Amino acid sequence: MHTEVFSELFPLMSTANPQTLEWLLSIAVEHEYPIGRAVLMEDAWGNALYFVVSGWVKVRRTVGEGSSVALAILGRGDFFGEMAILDESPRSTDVIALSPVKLLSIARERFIQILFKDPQLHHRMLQLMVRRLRHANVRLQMRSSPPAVKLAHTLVSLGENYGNQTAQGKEIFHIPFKDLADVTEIGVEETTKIMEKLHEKGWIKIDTVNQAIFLVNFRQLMNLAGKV
Ligand SMILES: Nc1ncnc2c1ncn2[C@@H]1O[C@@H]2COP(=O)(O)O[C@H]2[C@H]1O
Repeated sequence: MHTEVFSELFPLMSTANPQTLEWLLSIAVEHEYPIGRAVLMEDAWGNALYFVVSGWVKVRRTVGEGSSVALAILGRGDFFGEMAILDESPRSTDVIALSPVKLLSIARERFIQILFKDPQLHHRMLQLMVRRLRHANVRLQMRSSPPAVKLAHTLVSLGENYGNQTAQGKEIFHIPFKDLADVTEIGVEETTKIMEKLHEKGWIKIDTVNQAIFLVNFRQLMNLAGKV
């Protein structure tokens, strides 16, 4: 990967200086995981930061015996694994491949070393971590919203963060309804029902052949999510 691609693809790298980019790329390790594989395990000790080059992962935390909640879906351009390397504690959650994924990892000591050398990178990382905290707060606030509003909010966030603009609307990966339900904190049946309704209204198009969801009427979805 070229340094320009590295800084364009990853918001975390957008303000890093050229030497930082070059050095990080020279030490980055490539990984590929098949669908369903755990990339990180909650409570395990971790010593690397990961970047998502392609595909999707689910951030999942155990709650009580045998059940879990999905906290986020991360995709191309995101990073994860910063928490354990910054506070030197075990991994806070599982991270599971929702599709085949390609990742880059940077060893903890190397990354910490560069944070001290590149204040722009340091600041950018803080900004992105604050953004995650804001999202977590919005999720808490959304808890009391009707299921359709919550689901529209999830779809709009995925579209804003990862959507490819196409003639048919914003295209996102066909996330299994179970995972969509999980991350929205509503039931699978309810999710299926609402997705079908949105499909009937023509606001979304579900393309199972190409594993894609098209957010055809993004404006209406934003309206429903209370974002405009
Ligand atoms: N609420 C969240 N939203 C997005 N990513 C998260 C959230 N909670 C944990 N993560 C990521 O999941 C990772 C699991 O390993 P770490 O605790 O090292 O670092 C964690 C974060 O990068």
